[in-house]
Amino acid sequence: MDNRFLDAVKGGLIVSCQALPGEPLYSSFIMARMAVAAKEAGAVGIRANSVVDIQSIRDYVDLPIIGIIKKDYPESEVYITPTMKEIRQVCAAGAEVVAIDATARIRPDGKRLSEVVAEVKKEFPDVLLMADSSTIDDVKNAIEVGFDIIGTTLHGYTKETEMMNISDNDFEFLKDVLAISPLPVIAEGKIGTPEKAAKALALGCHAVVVGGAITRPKQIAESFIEAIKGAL
Ligand SMILES: CC(=O)N[C@H](C=O)[C@@H](O)[C@H](O)[C@H](O)COP(=O)(O)O
Repeated sequence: MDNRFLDAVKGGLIVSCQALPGEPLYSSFIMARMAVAAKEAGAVGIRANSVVDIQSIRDYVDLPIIGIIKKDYPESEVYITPTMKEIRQVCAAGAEVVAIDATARIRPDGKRLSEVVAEVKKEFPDVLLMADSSTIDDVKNAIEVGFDIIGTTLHGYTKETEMMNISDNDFEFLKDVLAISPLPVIAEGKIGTPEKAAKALALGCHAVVVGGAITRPKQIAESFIEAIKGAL
């Protein structure tokens, strides 16, 4: 396994620079400038969605990239790099890591996660595979089928976990993940404050990914609006 990515991001902040069609900042140029801001602040990596965003970010910053392609398929809830088609595109775009949905949900092509991982490992032996997990069972399975990195990306973002937050019960989920994982764990998903990011690292995570709290100004503004409602 190529450890350059892991060495480069150890103990640091990876900033997810993403905006989908329909979001106010939907623009590869803006995502690239977000990445510049992240780098100037001291971030050690970028997480990005789509080939054009990955390419655009590459033009502006030299940080390692966790690449994904979000794609909706009918009759499947899996949308983060769901099939080999998107995985090939992310690899061709030059991302050091490709992150894929590692939940037990039915994949659009009906493949098992183990088959997907085996195919990726054969075709792209130098690319690291990150398991975007939502539950402890996802993590256990991801370890078994041969992922390189565990991510908590989907915890709080699936039907099964939608009311949950990574910091619930003093980071119980994250502690459980760290206790069973021989693989590096990257904390990601609803890390909304610097304190939560610091805590995730203090608990032993290899790195931490923060998205919306840094790069989604509409989400940030909404949190202010929510907090001031009824203040007077
Ligand atoms: C669930 C999902 O689709 N997560 C996506 C995965 O790449 C992104 O939209 C998130 O922004 C990213 O994971 C960082 O998480 P948060 O924005 O919560 O800090």
